[in-house]
Amino acid sequence: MTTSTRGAARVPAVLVLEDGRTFRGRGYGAVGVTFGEAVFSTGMTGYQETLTDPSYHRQVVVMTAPHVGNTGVNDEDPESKKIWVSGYVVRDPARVPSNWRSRRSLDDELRAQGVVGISGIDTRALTRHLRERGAMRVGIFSGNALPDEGIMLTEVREAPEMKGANLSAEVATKETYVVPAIGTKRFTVAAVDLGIKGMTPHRMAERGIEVHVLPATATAEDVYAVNPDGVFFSNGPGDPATADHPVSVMRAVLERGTPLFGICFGNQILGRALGFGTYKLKYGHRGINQPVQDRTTGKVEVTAHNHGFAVDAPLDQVSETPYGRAEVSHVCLNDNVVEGLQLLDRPAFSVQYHPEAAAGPHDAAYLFDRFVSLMEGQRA
Ligand SMILES: NC(=O)CC[C@H](N)C(=O)O
Repeated sequence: MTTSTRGAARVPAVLVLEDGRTFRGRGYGAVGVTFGEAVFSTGMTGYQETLTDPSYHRQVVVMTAPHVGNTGVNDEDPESKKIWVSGYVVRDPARVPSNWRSRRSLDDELRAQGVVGISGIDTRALTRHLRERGAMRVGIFSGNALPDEGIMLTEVREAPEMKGANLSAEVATKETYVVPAIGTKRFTVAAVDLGIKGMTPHRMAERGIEVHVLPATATAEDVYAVNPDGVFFSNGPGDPATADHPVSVMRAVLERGTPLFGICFGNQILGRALGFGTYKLKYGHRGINQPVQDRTTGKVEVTAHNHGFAVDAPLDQVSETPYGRAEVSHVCLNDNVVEGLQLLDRPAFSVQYHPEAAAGPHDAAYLFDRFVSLMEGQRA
């Protein structure tokens, strides 16, 4: 335990939910005040990947795994340049991290990046509360002089909601960059960055794809300027109902019939481009143990999820869309939420979950091969 860890842990902290429920604990990470949407993740490993996933921008993540930080923080696993969660909630932080790759403690890393957290609370009770009442706004306040509960509650209720939030531009690259193919280059892909995780271009590069990562504001002209064999739309934070610009770019791609693949936010954008609606789930899917069925093969995959919204498409019928027939290709076996879409008359598909998942599971990595097959098909 470092001196600073003891310092943060000595400070009292309180978590205040917008419905008035409070949890008192100790500080963790940076000392201060933060707000966001309270969500829970059931992953027992991969906390670095969770923290650095830009899709978590403006969310306060509650870890259901009781002991967090055991393997410290390394320099290899981040999915982006910084921690994006707006707050972090753990029950029992590791006192002494231990792993051959560990460079520093999670507590030190959170503090260095100014991320306010809370520890020592009953995360099981908090998770059950969120599961029953739904994801909601939350504040974490830490320090020796905390305001009255009434004042804290007012501040939580003044924080912005996730519904209606348009956040991609806040997290995406401002400049285009290129991730080179590993080995022989076979294809060029234009990847629209709505909050992309580093592992996604890597999984494509492993398959001989040179990936041009474009800002969220990229136009269809920008996409076609790289002369792509395929176009990719990434994961990202916020409410897909606000993503009008990427929806219009995707429609241009569908119109031209270029092979298209979308992950998570990208799946929601494909849903909208086809004319389906999106809606907010009560408490979302977050973790690395979600069962999904690929309805084309019947195979069940264990998959990584991080989504609070979903596509509203009919499960048991083929839909007629402006781009031909479309169907729900994947479904979550816990709650029948749409987890994937595919077009039957054009080379386009998407999934709501994370086939790139670095912390595992890797059951869904075949989807990158499916994207490669679409691009091969276009050449043949
Ligand atoms: N990981 C993602 O791309 C999340 C998509 C969207 N922000 C949601 O919460 O559903």
